[in-house]
Amino acid sequence: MSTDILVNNYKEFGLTHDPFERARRKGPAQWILKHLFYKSNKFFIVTWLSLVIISSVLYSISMTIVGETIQAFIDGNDDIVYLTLRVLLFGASVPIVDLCANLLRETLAQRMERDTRDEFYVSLLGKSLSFHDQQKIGDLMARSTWDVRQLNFLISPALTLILEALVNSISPIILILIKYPNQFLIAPILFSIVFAISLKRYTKKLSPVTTQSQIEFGNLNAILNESLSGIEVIKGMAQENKAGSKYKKKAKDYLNLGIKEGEIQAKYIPILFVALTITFGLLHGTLLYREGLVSIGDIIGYIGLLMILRFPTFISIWSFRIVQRSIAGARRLLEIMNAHSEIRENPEPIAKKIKGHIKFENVSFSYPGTKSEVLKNISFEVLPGQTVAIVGTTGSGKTTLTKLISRLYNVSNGNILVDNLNITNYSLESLRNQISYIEQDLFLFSNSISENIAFGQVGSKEQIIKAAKDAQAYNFIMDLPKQFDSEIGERGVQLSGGERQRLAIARAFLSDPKILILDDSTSAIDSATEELIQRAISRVLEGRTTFLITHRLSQIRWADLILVLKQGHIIAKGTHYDLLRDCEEYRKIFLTRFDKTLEELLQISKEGEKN
Ligand SMILES: Nc1ncnc2c1ncn2[C@@H]1O[C@H](COP(=O)(O)OP(=O)(O)OP(=O)(O)O)[C@@H](O)[C@H]1O
Repeated sequence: MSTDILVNNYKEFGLTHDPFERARRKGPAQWILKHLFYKSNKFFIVTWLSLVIISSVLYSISMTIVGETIQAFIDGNDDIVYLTLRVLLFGASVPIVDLCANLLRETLAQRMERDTRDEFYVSLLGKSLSFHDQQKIGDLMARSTWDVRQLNFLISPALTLILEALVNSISPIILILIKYPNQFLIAPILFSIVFAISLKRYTKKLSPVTTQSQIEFGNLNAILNESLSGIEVIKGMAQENKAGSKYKKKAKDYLNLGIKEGEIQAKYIPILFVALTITFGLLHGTLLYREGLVSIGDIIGYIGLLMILRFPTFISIWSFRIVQRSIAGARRLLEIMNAHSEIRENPEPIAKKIKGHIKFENVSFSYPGTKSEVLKNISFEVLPGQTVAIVGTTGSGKTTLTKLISRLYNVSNGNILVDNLNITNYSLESLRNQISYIEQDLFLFSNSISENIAFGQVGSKEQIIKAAKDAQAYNFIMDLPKQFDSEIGERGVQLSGGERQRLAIARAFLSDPKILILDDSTSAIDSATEELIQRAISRVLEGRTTFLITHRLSQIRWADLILVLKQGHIIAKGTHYDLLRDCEEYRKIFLTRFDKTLEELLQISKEGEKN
């Protein structure tokens, strides 16, 4: 993983390397332990565990002291003040120690949740696009919320309870061993054996159900996310009932797994067995008393100690269920974090300013997980500052071709060179920072207009305003209620396609890339807006190597090179004039699109060349 882009992301979080890489590969338990003992967490966990042990021991001792005190009263000891103070001292020390332990536990639990969530998020940012193509967003959200939360619950309360339970089970047995006749050990030892066997069976049965339950929760979230993202389509096609029943079905699957967990819990025997142990202990104590081997105080102290077993027994149902959930959660997080990332940083990455010379050498490409080639043997060359237009039928591979330039996907075969250097030699950051995409369906973040224009760049207010003006976006921005500070909502829903596109152009002006990719193929806008956009586009292209995916005659006729794609092949390349004259497929595109004859189109393009 050291060569992964994840390393760069780690730097954002102030870390120079990924400290959990090895632990992640080893499995959930090792990964959790690594987090628990990472840096200052070590102090929290060691102090907390010590306090839990101290508290439990103090509690057990206070039980025997109660027994001794009652016996002392029976024996006629009238030093009430001393006896009461002794009970009080032990009784009061327990909550004080608990208070400190709880504070440490909560801090540790919150840190665990924060650190694992950060790690998961960083890992997601580092994954390749092909990885994200295959994920369901709702499921990833469930993992980063619900599954991460389970790791908090693992510490608070699960580990606390387990530890307390462990100490609470061991310390009474030790005290019985020290203070009372050995016969008293029969009941707790029998109980411990049954308890250990039942617990093992319980966790074994629970584990697959808990894991499945978390998977179903992820699926449920995926459906919810998909429905909300596609709410316009669902409503537009009156599919609310169908979407509702799909969700209900998944919700029922999730519910059934919850019930199944409950069933397994209900069959947990130790709860019954602890009651039997206490009854047996009482009977046993009475018999020993009759034989004069123990006193009444001994029996009270002994029963008090046996009663302590009730807590660990009862609580083990919940605590081990939480442990199972945490491990299932950790496994689900690791499944994503350990997944192979297609795009890996070069071990010796080059970061340099590029001029914009691009060469494709026999490039073929299939999307990961698919067999058919989307691009086949693509070769062409563009000089710095030139414009390449890509035309072709829908699905012919135009967008895919442009995505390969910034290594959003790796080529399957062949090479892409930028300034005569294979793009795999560049650092991803350096390469991608010098390439800008302008698309009408630009994803806008739920921030202000300024922040969306400056996205990832450091730009002063003046520079942002200038970029907006150059992109012909200034006027519509000034018409918004808070102008540049207007929040544009998730996915920029309050803006039209044309407005979003101009924001993308403004972003490109600000980032000043050497390579520009303009996906204009979906544009369907009125002529006034079109003119504004054209003006902006022609300015933003200046001095940059540009790829245009467009069928706009006004843009195409200026292109230095046009690639005609068909089913992943370049079937022709050349200038607009050459292609109109020589390429049947190309001619068809324009003759059907514009109400003009071939002669008229040739005339227009000749004029374009003259200008
Ligand atoms: N993420 C993906 N995973 C798998 N296949 C994909 C993916 N994206 C696109 N494709 C497939 O690759 C082919 C080329 O798609 P691409 O979007 O590059 O075509 P295009 O020429 O830009 O189409 P359009 O003009 O409709 O935008 C299509 O068959 C498409 O289904």
